[in-house]
Amino acid sequence: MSVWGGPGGDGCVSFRREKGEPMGGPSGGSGGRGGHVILECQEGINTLAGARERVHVKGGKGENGKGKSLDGSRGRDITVTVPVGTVVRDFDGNVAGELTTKGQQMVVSLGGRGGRGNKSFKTNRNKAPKLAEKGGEGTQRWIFLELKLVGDVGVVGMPNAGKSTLLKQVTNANPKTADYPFTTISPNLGVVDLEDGKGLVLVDIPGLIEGASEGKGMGVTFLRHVQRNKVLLHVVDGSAEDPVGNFKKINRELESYDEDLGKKKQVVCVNKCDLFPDGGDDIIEQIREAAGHTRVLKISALHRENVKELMYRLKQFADAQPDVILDETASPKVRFDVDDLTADSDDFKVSSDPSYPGQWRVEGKYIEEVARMTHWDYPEAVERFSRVLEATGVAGVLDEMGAQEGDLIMIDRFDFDFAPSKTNPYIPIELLEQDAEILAREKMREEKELAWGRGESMGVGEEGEGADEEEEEGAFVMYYNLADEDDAGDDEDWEEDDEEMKAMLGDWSAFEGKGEFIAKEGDNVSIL
Ligand SMILES: Nc1nc2c(ncn2[C@@H]2O[C@H](COP(=O)(O)OP(=O)(O)OP(=O)(O)O)[C@@H](O)[C@H]2O)c(=O)[nH]1
Ligand SMILES: [Mg+2]
Repeated sequence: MSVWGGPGGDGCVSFRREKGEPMGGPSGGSGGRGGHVILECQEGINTLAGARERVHVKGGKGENGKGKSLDGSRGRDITVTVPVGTVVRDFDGNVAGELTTKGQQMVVSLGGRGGRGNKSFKTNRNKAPKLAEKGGEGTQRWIFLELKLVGDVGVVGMPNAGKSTLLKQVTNANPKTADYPFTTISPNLGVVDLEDGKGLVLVDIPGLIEGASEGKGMGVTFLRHVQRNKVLLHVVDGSAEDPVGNFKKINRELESYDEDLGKKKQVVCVNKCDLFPDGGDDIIEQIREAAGHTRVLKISALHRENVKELMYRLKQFADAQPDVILDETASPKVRFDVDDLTADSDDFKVSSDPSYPGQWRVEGKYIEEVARMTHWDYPEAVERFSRVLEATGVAGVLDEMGAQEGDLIMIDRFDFDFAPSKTNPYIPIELLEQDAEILAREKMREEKELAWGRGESMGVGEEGEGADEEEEEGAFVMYYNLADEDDAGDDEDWEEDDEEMKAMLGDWSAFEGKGEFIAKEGDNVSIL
């Protein structure tokens, strides 16, 4: 299933303009976060069929930020319901986790972060920032869902031993049974209703043969279903040529598939005793010896002989065993709920291919995400990006590795001309700290939002921003929002002041298109 977090809304650049207060501060709100894709565990579903119908699942887009310090609302989260026992893996098969209880959720793809509006970029040095970020892209990935049936008892044994017959006799399930091997081709789940109330859940899987753990027969693909069971019920066909040998073979297969599975406690039943009414004691004895325990019972599944007795004992024994937590799912290898911007900013790699001199590729989650969120139409944003390159050390490393002015630098899908750090007019050290602070604040806001319910517009404003803010001297007035002009264009008196404003700001027509920002030859562009 391809899951795709919704894109975050763009941040907005606007400045407060009110009657009698022409010199307002920056008031561009931040874009809302894109919607997540979430898996939710629900009881009453037994297959992944519902989830499998959906190949592409995409979260909603976050709303763009607006003027008047209005933040955009969050994009809609999309929830996909899955059955209890769903294991989630990434494309490479690494486990991300398992959903085991009703209502449990797992975020499998994060929506993109909302771009910050210009009010977020206000610093003492720059009280009228003319930049905003684009919304981040949601993460897109393929995930694989796999169902591990959750039962108390896993039924194992050779093909044709009578496993499904037993399940049919004692539970509400009605699996196919027949006198040939591999009658069962997919796992069956049945509940045994015992008089004392709580049922016992049996999982019947296709029969195993020698070499099953290496892929022979068809049982091995189903062994994962019984890994979680507390107890195994090992069904041996007592009428077979070599019941004890079969018993040992199956145990060897279990062991070589998974060590823990080999060690799992078993109850053994020697089936088809109607075919050897007076015999079988020596088989029982030998199996007890081979197994090293005495939980071995003679039954006839077909004639329900000793079957009730077996179920009671099984239940008692299973109840006494602890729940099984699989190692694999207890310590997931991958996490899907981690944001690129929370990645370590120092973690990047610069590489070059000798056959393409003068070209450099910079890879790193953090720097790539910053590049994607940079609004290249705003010169201040471009400048800021070059400062991020300095602050993260990328520019330094490029310099050390011998990158020359004018070399091509590639980050994600963006290309830049390299302008060595020395020529950069200033390197604000506090830049990353400031970023970290803003991110921490956003994280708090997000947590609050999650706690209050998903997908709602919270309209949370920045502290200290808003109408009661002091007027700032030197800040100039303009309203301009590339991302979402209509939304925020309701500030008063704008029309009349239009010409005046343009005169004040100079020629800003270069910013007006929504297309790419293209630097001309001779432009003063750092790094870009
Ligand atoms: N006589 C006798 N036959 C039995 C007994 N239990 C099962 N059988 C027969 O054995 C055959 C195989 O039974 P199944 O329940 O399909 O065996 P299975 O272990 O589920 O086999 P696979 O699904 O192929 O692994 C059927 O023909 C059953 O009727 C029993 O107690 N006595
Ligand atoms: Mg069967």
